[in-house]
Amino acid sequence: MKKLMIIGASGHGKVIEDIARLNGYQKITYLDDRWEELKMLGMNVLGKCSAIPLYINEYQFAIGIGNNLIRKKYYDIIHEKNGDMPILIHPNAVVSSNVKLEAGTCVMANAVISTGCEIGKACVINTAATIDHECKLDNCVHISPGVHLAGNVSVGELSWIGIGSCVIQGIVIGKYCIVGAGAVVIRKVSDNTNVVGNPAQILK
Ligand SMILES: CC(=O)SCCNC(=O)CCNC(=O)[C@H](O)C(C)(C)COP(=O)(O)OP(=O)(O)OC[C@H]1O[C@@H](n2cnc3c(N)ncnc32)[C@H](O)[C@@H]1OP(=O)(O)O
Repeated sequence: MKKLMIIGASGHGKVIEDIARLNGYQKITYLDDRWEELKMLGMNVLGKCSAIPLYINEYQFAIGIGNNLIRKKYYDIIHEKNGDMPILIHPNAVVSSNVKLEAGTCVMANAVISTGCEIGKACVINTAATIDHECKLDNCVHISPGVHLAGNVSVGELSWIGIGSCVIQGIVIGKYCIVGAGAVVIRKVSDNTNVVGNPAQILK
């Protein structure tokens, strides 16, 4: 039986549960630091996130947390204990056959990932985002719903590309960046920089 433990039982975790069911997982449970409250509400939460080691051999793991830094924290804990983090892809996503995806990455419904892309570990490619040819995403990147990355865009680790934004071809977005909702990125974004607007400008 395919068994999945989802870390984090909020909205993002529930979306992952849906995808896991569509991928044939029969037993899906959660760990969440608010476990007592969530259990009272009827959710199948077995304990706090600190209980990960208890389940490391019995379950595969997915991290249902949109925040990049917190997702990375749990990725590192599970990885260090040799836990298994599958790549989860919604059956209605379109992923080219030569895309490279790494452990713990989740691709939501109606996302499109085009030929030659390389997507790192524990990334989120959220609902209806499109990532065109030969983009490179480093670890723990979150591409929010409805984002469009044109061809040959690269995104550094732990960067968050906000809902509905778009990035023209060949742009480099550094590490630890935030691209605000609806932004249109037409120039390089340096590490540790937040940008918003059309054309995207540095948020001071
Ligand atoms: C399934 C899911 O739910 S996935 C989640 C999807 N969610 C997102 O993508 C959210 C992306 N987040 C944003 O766009 C946020 O507004 C951020 C991160 C860019 C900025 O957030 P904060 O740091 O809290 O900024 P704050 O709200 O204080 O705004 C600061 C200034 O920037 C402006 N600003 C903030 N966001 C934007 C934006 N997206 N576009 C243009 N201007 C913006 C504000 O109007 C404000 O301007 P002012 O100082 O002239 O009043």
